[in-house]
Amino acid sequence: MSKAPQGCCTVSGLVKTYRAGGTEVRANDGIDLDVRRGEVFGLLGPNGAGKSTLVRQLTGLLRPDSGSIDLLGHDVVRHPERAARLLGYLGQESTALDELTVALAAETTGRLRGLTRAAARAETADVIAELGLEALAHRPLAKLSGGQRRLACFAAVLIGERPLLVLDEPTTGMDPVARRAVWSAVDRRRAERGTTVLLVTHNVIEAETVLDRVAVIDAGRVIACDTPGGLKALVDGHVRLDLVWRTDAPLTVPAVAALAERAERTGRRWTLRTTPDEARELVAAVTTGPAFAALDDFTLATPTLEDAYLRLGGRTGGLAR
Ligand SMILES: Nc1ncnc2c1ncn2[C@@H]1O[C@H](COP(=O)(O)OP(=O)(O)OP(=O)(O)O)[C@@H](O)[C@H]1O
Repeated sequence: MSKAPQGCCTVSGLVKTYRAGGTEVRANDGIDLDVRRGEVFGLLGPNGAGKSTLVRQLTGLLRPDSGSIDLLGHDVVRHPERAARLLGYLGQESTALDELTVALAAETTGRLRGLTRAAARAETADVIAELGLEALAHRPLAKLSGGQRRLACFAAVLIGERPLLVLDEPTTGMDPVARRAVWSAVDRRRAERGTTVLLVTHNVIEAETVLDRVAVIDAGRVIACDTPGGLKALVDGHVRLDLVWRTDAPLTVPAVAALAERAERTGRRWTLRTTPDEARELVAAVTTGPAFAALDDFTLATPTLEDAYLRLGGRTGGLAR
């Protein structure tokens, strides 16, 4: 018996250039990716890296200049209309179903995906209960808060059980309860049906928590692709020290003045990436005398994907914590 193919999505040499008002932006500059069936695969990168451009091509909504995309054995560059049968897509832009209620938007999506009315209704009821959306089910999407609308759109994406879910920053604007509902729904589908998830994010903490593998995208290229642990191994042996000053940093203290040049500053927060030995010395220096009096808070942490991203040459501040 032949073995089932393990690949879900293979992208090779994908190039997409936008031309607007006499300028050209090469948003995807030769992207290669291999997403396996049943994995939660992330695209991580700063604003403008080319993540949405990539996923819009996977979904058949945008045509590449060159390169190929294979989704579960289908060439979606040649047959973009097939993508809708293979994947559920939660994009960044608002939906055409905005005037409908949450329940009707989900049910309509089910009908568009070929479900009978009874099946669409039954799935809608299940998904609404699963995501805790009962109280909002009969309110129009356009009248919901940003986070509520996002969760309602996610509910619609789940209807019709597509083998691949493409989620472009699905949890933007959601509170922790809604975020947990999203990740539980993703986990359940993966465990029960082997659903593959392609997730666009620039939140490193979320990425570390939910992803099996991650491709780091920068300026239209994949600059690294590995497990979160594999990427963090790039910065093994380093720690991050965050110092938060009550007001201005006490630059009259020599130990603090010596750090001023090296620290990455965000308001009253100074971030230093260093070795554990030096971090211990720095903590000792700032937890005594006038430096300590000026200190509001400090944390010493092991590296995150953000540190790995910076080591790979990414831009400071490009990713969210
Ligand atoms: N329709 C368009 N016309 C012209 N340029 C575009 C268009 N859409 C995107 N771009 C440009 O292409 C580049 C990649 O944009 P894209 O939206 O793919 O980035 P992204 O990684 O998804 O960013 P974000 O995290 O902000 O969503 C950016 O420089 C952007 O300005």
